[in-house]
Amino acid sequence: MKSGFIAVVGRPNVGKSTLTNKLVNEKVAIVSDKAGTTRDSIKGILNHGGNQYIFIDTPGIHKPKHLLGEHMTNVAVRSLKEVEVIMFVLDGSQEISTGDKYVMDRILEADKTPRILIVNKIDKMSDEEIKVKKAEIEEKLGTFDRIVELSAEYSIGMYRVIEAIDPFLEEGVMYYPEDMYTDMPTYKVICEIVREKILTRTRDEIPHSIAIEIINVERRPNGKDKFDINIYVERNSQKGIIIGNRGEMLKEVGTEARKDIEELLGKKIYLNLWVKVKEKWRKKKPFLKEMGYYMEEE
Ligand SMILES: Nc1nc2c(ncn2[C@@H]2O[C@H](COP(=O)(O)OP(=O)(O)OP(=O)(O)O)[C@@H](O)[C@H]2O)c(=O)[nH]1
Repeated sequence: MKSGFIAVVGRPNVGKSTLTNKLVNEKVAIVSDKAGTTRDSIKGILNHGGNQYIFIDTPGIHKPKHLLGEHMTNVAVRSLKEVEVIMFVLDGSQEISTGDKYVMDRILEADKTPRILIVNKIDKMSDEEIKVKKAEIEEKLGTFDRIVELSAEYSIGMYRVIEAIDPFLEEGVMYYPEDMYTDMPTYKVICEIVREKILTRTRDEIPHSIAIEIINVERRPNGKDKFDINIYVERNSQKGIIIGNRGEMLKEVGTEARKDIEELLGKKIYLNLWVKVKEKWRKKKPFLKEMGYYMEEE
């Protein structure tokens, strides 16, 4: 068998998580239309044709404005050094930008690792535009071992990704058991479910200002387990928005999140959500550490 680790990198919002989920056929990473949705590296595991492909979905690489952003970019850049193949994802419907060049420079630092360029979102492009884009890529960014155009959202051209990776995988071992499709611990998946429900309902700074923490789980062998979860925001005004008019928004978030968590755990639960203000938490090392958004070497 062949196996290997494949980093999925690119600017924020280009569709890295959508692509990873589609490749693995499971929802391993939350997706939203807000840049900066993914904050940590997440492994999505695919067993196919006797091979094991371990995709590492990473946070969008960007010029950081605070410690959290620094951590996110560090996580992505670090992953480049730990893989057999790098997949650089672009939003084909947008101009190639200095942000993309910044990502390319980081990839070039990984030296000889094979690189595949993914032109995503071709559902928004004409055939002519795709042709022009592919020519422009090598001119503006440099050379790639393969260029693959696809639409992750609409599952167009997904098989080409596997075809492009296969020549670069080496004989190896099965790193993960066959029934495992992510390495994310359940408590983290639960937090991400809650975060996703808020991201889809908010805009501007709020999606970036949210952190989620499970503060208590009460196990009840003869009844429903009770989960208490904190939603941290940076300002009082944000707290008001998340709670909503007469608590409407928090209620909606709670109902939707509870349903997804129940499906994940295969049992009914009670879910209590609490909104707390932690001023400027994205710039505070101890809090970031507590939330798992900071590593010792950073
Ligand atoms: N039209 C179109 N939209 C897509 C496609 N793939 C992803 N999207 C949308 O693009 C947005 C961003 O997708 P994500 O998968 O969260 O992007 P990401 O690169 O992981 O984003 P970050 O976590 O910010 O780095 C979402 O609204 C997706 O639905 C595609 O093939 N076509």
